[in-house]
Amino acid sequence: MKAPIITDTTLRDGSHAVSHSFSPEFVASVVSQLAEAHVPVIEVSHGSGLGGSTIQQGFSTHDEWSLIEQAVANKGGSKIASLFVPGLGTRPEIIKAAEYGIDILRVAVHCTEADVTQQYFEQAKNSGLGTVGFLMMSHTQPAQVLAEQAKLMESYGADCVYVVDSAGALVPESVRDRVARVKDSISINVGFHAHNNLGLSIGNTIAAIEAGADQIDGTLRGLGAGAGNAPTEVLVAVLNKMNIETGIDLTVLMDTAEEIVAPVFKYPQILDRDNIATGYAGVYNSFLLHVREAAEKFNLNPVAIIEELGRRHAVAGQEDWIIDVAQDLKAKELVK
Ligand SMILES: CC[C@H](O)CC(=O)C(=O)O
Ligand SMILES: [Mn+2]
Repeated sequence: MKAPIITDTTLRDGSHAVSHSFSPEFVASVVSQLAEAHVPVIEVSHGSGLGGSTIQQGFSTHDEWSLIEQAVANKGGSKIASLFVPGLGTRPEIIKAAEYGIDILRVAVHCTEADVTQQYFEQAKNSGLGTVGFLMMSHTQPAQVLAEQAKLMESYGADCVYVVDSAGALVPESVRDRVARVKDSISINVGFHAHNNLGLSIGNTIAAIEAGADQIDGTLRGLGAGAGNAPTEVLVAVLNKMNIETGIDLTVLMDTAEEIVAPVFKYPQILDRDNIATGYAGVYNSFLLHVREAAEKFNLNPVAIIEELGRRHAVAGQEDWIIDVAQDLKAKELVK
């Protein structure tokens, strides 16, 4: 089996888990370690992408351009990617990110909204960047819909399209089905991004590779939104055992995960009740910190809020629904 291209997104998806508090010094040290380990792509930005530092998504403690500057200065032979969510980010930010020296733009939208991405892929290409399309909440749509959305992204200039399991809701069979169908319908690379709500981040990523994924994501120690991601160091260890040669130095990764990343966790990323409920109900992982805050404020069980968000089919960008749901649940409780 061909080795997949690994993107480490500790410094982007992991940003959600630490309320967007990475410092330029932290970014510099993690990027230099990942570069020393020969990780091909390193993603750096606010958890919700360029321009994500807002009241709704959570403000960053440090200016993201200072983080990107440090990433580029320390990238060695690796490439730097940044995430971009249309609406949160705008075209001038793509131009600025290219001027700062990033290599790849990853354009993320809900998995039925590829049609809004054209101008951003075109801008990224005009700015000389590699391009990735990120189909978020891919569990909500059948494989055929994802394949059509991927085709649109390909036609706009994407070099790769990812099936993104934003809620950690997929199981190996549903990953295989989606990745294989997308792979069949486009001639660019296919990627897979996992979350660990049902304990399947590694298993699902392996299923994706077996179904033909060319690119995969991981984060050190699994640091990421909600239940976290597939730990990059575990992925590399498993791929080594499968005789899939990534060229990545496992020892450097394990040391970085243990000594640099583990100390910054704000809470243990275990499969607790809230994380399992999020995956089971198919709710966007980045909602969890906001859900916990709302649950505390309204004295509710977070699981009740998560389940109701699932029933309402909330998607990324609808963080304001969390308070609405909490208020509604409280009101119902009071009339009982
Ligand atoms: C828009 C940000 C989001 O966290 C992207 C992502 O990693 C996901 O949907 O899993
Ligand atoms: Mn994610």
